[in-house]
Amino acid sequence: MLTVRAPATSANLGSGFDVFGIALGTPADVVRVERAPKTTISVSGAGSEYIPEDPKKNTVGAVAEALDAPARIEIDKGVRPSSGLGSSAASAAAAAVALNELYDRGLTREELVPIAAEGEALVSGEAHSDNVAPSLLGGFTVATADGVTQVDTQIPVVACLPETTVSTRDARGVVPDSAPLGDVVATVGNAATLSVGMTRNDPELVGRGMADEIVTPKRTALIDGYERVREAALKAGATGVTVSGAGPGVLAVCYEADQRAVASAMLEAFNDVGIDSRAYQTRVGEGARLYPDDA
Ligand SMILES: Nc1ncnc2c1ncn2[C@@H]1O[C@H](COP(=O)(O)OP(=O)(O)OP(=O)(O)O)[C@@H](O)[C@H]1O
Ligand SMILES: N[C@@H](CCO)C(=O)O
Repeated sequence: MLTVRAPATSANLGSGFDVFGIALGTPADVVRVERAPKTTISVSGAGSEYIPEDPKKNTVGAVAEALDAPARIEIDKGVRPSSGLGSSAASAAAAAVALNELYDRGLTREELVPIAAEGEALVSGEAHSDNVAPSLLGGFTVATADGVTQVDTQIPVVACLPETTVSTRDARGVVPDSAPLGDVVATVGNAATLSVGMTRNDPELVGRGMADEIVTPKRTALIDGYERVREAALKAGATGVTVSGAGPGVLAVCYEADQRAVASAMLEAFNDVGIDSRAYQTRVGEGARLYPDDA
């Protein structure tokens, strides 16, 4: 069997809706595949009871179909679904790498991005690539209609995951159809600042560039305790805080020295509003990794 570990991701980063994404060091999904006459899927691990095993409903089924690569597929979920940490994308990215290898399709990681995004179309209604791109390529990614640009970076982050869920499909429903030019200009400036910060490994610039007045304020209303958690993280030293993906995960960027305090502050703030949560203290990390020798 071939084994692939693909990381959780955080998309949007505030100012880069449907464009920016980062790979997280932890958590991750692990997918194992072997050739079979038709695709079957089994799921275990975090939140597996909420994930369909029907290939027509699971993101890895869409990937197997897009690659014309039927297989017996085992998914071990490290990334809880409906988290904002790219759960559906992690499985899709892992399956894309594994099946590409299993059937010797010879596609590059960049070429696998639109294939893995077929899984996102299945669960959220649109084939946005901002989660699958960093899960496949690692680092910070800029996914546009013309392709993906990737930068390796090691910015420290805290991804705090409350025990509530928000479906990406629902969170896309509150995104406005248009925005005032002033807000668009400000967001372009922030997105540019963030990109420069990623290339310089500079948490201050990245944090400042996460500000967004167009999409994020609509989404924070769907996350109980968000404002309290954001304020607590900033007070503890975070350089920027935003909704992770479609939520309810909350992403904070910080210097390494402040990481533990930021994580504690976020956990405590969720706890203050009666919500249990879990904080991943990690960094922007590597993309999907193939372990070909699994016996
Ligand atoms: N392999 C899979 N892993 C996780 N969720 C899956 C998978 N296949 C299908 N799903 C479905 O996708 C939905 C979760 O995806 P969703 O995009 O809402 O969450 P997410 O990937 O954690 O968040 P985000 O994209 O905001 O980071 C659930 O309804 C789940 O049942
Ligand atoms: N860009 C996507 C990421 C979540 O899947 C969104 O925010 O809806």
